Amino acid sequence: SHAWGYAEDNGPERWADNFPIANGPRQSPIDIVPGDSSYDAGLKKLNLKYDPSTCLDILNNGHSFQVTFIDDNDNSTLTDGPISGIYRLKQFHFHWGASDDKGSEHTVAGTKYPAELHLVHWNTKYPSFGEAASQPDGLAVVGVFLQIGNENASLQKVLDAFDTIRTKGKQASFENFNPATLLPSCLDYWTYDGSLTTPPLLESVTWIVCKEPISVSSGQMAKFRSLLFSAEGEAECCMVDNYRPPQPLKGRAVRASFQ
Ligand SMILES: NS(=O)(=O)c1c(F)cccc1F
Ligand SMILES: [Zn+2]
Repeated sequence: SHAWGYAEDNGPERWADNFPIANGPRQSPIDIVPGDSSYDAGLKKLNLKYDPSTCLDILNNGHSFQVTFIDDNDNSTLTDGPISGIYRLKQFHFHWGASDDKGSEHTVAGTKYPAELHLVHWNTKYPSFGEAASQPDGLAVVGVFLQIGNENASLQKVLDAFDTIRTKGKQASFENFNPATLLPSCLDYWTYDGSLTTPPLLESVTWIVCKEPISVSSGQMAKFRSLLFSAEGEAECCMVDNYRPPQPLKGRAVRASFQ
């Protein structure tokens, strides 16, 4: 089977073996060069409306951990911004490093952040997330950088659930969490056409990367690193460096919602 991961023998440099789209024209993440982005006055403000009662559970999927939402109604949605129509929140997850000097997927003029949050939404013009994920306008992912600073109380609620999902495949109920509490105060963003940053690397994502990071303390980053890639009973392998490096821009435009 594919068994992709982030190690030397199954990591990002090997993904093209089983997923040739890895070398496609609209791959993610990218290095965002603010000076090369173009301000687009036609871009709307992001409209994120999340209902905490749609929060369902938290899962260690062996690549990251994700908090999954009930998406059979329009209670938690993304509208406006660079997209048209209604996109429903499906899940959020993170990518992070083994140390505070790396971990984000997108970079800003070469700067790496210690972690990056992804809020994954799918276009309701399609019947399901799975269907949408194979369409060029199927998904919209909001990316938020984490930078070392004050402890983040909202994030701590998520980290407090880690003891229940330490190993691959573990899932626990996680309810009444409002992901809006993880957003920065300023929602200025860059946007470009890209892909999933993990296999199957589908080129179906409108990326929306917030300019302003949120805070995370060094101790909280250590908690991220207490999760395991490995399943219970397997040799323990710390879940760290689960990020894909920036990919070639291949002529794509990066637009800014701000001047
Ligand atoms: N990293 S990412 O946000 O592109 C992403 C998705 F959108 C969907 C599934 C997995 C995943 F990793
Ligand atoms: Zn991601």
